[in-house]
Amino acid sequence: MLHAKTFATSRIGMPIVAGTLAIVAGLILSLALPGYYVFLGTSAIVAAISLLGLGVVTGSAGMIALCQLSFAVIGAWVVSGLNFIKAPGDGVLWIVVGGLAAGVVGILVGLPALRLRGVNLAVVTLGFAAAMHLTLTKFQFPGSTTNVRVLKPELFSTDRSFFFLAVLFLVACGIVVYALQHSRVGSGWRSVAFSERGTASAGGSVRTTKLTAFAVSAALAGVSGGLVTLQVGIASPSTFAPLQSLALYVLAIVAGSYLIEMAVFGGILWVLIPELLKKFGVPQDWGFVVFGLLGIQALTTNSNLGQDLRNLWAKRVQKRTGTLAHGSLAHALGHPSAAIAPDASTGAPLLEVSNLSVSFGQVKALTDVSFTVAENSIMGLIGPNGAGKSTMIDALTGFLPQHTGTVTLAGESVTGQTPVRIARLGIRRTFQQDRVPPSLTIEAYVRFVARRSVSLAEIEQTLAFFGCPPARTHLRQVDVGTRRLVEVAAQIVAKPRILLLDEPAAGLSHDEHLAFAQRLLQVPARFGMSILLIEHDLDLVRTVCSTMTVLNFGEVLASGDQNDVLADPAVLKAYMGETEMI
Ligand SMILES: Nc1ncnc2c1ncn2[C@@H]1O[C@H](COP(=O)(O)OP(=O)(O)OP(=O)(O)O)[C@@H](O)[C@H]1O
Repeated sequence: MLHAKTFATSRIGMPIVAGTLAIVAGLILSLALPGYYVFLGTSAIVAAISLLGLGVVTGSAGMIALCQLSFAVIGAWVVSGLNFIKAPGDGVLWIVVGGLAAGVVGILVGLPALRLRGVNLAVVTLGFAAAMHLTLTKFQFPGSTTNVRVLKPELFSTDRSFFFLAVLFLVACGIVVYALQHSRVGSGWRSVAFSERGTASAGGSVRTTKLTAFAVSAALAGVSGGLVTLQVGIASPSTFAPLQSLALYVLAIVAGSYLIEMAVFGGILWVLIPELLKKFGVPQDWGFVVFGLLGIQALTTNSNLGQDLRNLWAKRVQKRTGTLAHGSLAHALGHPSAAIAPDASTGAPLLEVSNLSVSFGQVKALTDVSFTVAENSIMGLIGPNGAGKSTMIDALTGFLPQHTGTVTLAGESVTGQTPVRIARLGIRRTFQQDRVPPSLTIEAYVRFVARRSVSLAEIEQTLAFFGCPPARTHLRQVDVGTRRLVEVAAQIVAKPRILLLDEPAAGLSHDEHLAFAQRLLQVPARFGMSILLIEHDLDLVRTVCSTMTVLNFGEVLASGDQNDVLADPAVLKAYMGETEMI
């Protein structure tokens, strides 16, 4: 409990301390810097806020958005317009309104971009940036053609005080981003960046997650657009050219601007590189070449400065503390809770599959498959490679909407529902491939998957039950086999009605297999759920599963009690024929 409190306090305390320090430093700098550097400093802060937004959409949510400054245009346009019509309030309020307006436009741009990924998304967003620039060049900003100057707020009317205002905005934006990144929303961004399927199977809407990232990113760009307009007094289309958006994107990648301090560092580079070029008599446009080279370096090494520094730091800490981010499941065998599991099954049918068929073109992956999983029981779904086991899990969890046949959960039909809906109705799954986002801590991942308010103590207990590392461990530091265990533990914390496990023990040692079997046996009674287990290790299946369904070439060979199934001549002949496992 004390641990939970300290953790929560540090999460709130850290940004408050950092924010206060930044404000104090901002105040000192606003008084001490020479005049020209005050102007440059404000420009760096404006860029840092935009980079912070790019960090959300690109760094956290993994989408390529090359139109950041087009969202900044919205903020600049709103501020210019409100100034032009002499709207109530002053620049501070207008910047906020501009940010909100840009957020709305971010959602509108994000909507068509939802189905796009990678290069296609890059092309669309760059196209948007070009279209926006053309429109702007034609129509200009309100009042800019008649030289109506945008007035700074009275309280921040000098360059120095305006610098301080920019610092305040940066701190506010940083705190909002920090809070979001450490909430379920932020975990969703990272999850969607790593695996959309993994996100959907945790009940997280991929659509909403991507749109929130677009909205937050655009809103931050809008704030920076408003700030720069007040800073220079008149907005110009050249400030927001598509090439600038590209360069900013590259800088976000290079610096790793999803890390708040690196967004600030990126902002400094944004003004420093052109200034240095100017100093050495090199045309400032060469700055784009420098950014391009840095970008190639970052993309080829698939890393960024911020993350490299953090990894270095984590390695040093690991060396010092000797922390091993590997589970200790085999060790946990001796734990008292590893006793023989009570039979918790009521015998009532929970998951009923009737005549389910799936075809991929000419390939019939499943043909008229029917079986029932009872409440609080464990059924094994076995069969040779290519028998259709994973296809069955995909169909049951909504990832293959083309299937025929019906699926009911506790008497309610779930046939034809989306993966997100099915997950929320209580059918959860794990994957054969690693779908656990390495950029999260175990705690953040479990909370995201759980989709309910859950205490740290409960998370730690479930993790310990499966021999996983502590909740605060970073998933990046955890090996693949243990990540699978974390995935299982997280789905169990979500309390589904039934959990479908697709080869969860792959990557574990023999001892760990045995320990895992012991743990799984306890699950129905301890957590009140059923399990459908796909596993090639027949020892594990025999230990754990009271009932079995055997698939072969997409058809059911036998289904029912373990003993009956394993004694079935069809199973012996077709599936286990030459092995002597029975
Ligand atoms: N997306 C797809 N497109 C075409 N064929 C597919 C697709 N997915 C699966 N199949 C085919 O469907 C059949 C069943 O595959 P599935 O992966 O479900 O088998 P499995 O029993 O899970 O095998 P394994 O034990 O190797 O994981 C195989 O013939 C496979 O080649």
